[in-house]
Amino acid sequence: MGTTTSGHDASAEDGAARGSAADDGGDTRVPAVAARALTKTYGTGDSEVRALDEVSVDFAAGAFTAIMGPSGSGKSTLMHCLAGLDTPTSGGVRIGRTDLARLGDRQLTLLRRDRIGFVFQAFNLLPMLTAEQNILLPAQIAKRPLDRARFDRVVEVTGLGDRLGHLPAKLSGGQQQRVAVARALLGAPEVVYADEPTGNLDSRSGAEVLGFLADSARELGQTVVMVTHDPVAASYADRVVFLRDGRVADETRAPTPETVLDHLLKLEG
Ligand SMILES: Nc1ncnc2c1ncn2[C@@H]1O[C@H](COP(=O)(O)OP(=O)(O)OP(=O)(O)O)[C@@H](O)[C@H]1O
Repeated sequence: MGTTTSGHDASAEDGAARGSAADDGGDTRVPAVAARALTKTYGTGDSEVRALDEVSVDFAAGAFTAIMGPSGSGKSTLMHCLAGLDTPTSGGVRIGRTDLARLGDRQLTLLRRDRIGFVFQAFNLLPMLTAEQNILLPAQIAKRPLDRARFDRVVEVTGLGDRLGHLPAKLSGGQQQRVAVARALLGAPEVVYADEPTGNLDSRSGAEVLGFLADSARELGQTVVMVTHDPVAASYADRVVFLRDGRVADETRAPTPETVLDHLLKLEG
């Protein structure tokens, strides 16, 4: 064990947050992420909203999964709970073998920093830093030594080789989002959560970004969980999980835009 913590300036607390994942040793039988009877309610009494209602779902290591569902079905709440950004009312989430409910605030912060990558609709790049500096920034903040081979591979997969010296303002939207994805992939996180990653992109740039999210799962073994409203975006995933009224209502594998649309229509009809 301990392979994922090597070279990291780990405190005892940090070790507690990371250690159990290192025990997995690539064991694909342990899902990268698992939710069990996850329930989240807002408000009380008559005004109670059950955003998630006993959701149990696994996300296999190395798979690219899309989460879809009508507006208000609980997609964002699920992703926030899966990432330790929100606390469930009951039920639990594991990342690898780590039960998030057992972590304190600092351990959760370290878990999000060291074991999860995030990609949002907004690219969130620092405008005064080059593409390369933006990609490297989180690792520098975490004082992680640069894994040059990983950096080169991520740059290759994302096709950013000739753009590394450019400022974000000199990049297209698609290229900026590719920088954001490269930044999320660099630390080889156990899971990348992507929340509407193509929401700000034209369809060609969106296709580019989705293509390499899919490549990162297939070629780098990266676990990716993406929330999207777009059946075309979801068709890049290996599997689509559909939510309705805070519950897992359906799922499909090897999706095409047509099969995703069929499932959505059934869900709403
Ligand atoms: N902070 C909050 N306070 C009260 N209700 C909330 C809060 N956050 C979410 N909800 C409610 O929980 C339910 C699920 O919301 P959520 O944002 O997870 O859905 P969603 O599927 O992501 O929706 P959308 O596709 O519109 O982004 C909705 O009924 C929403 O109004």
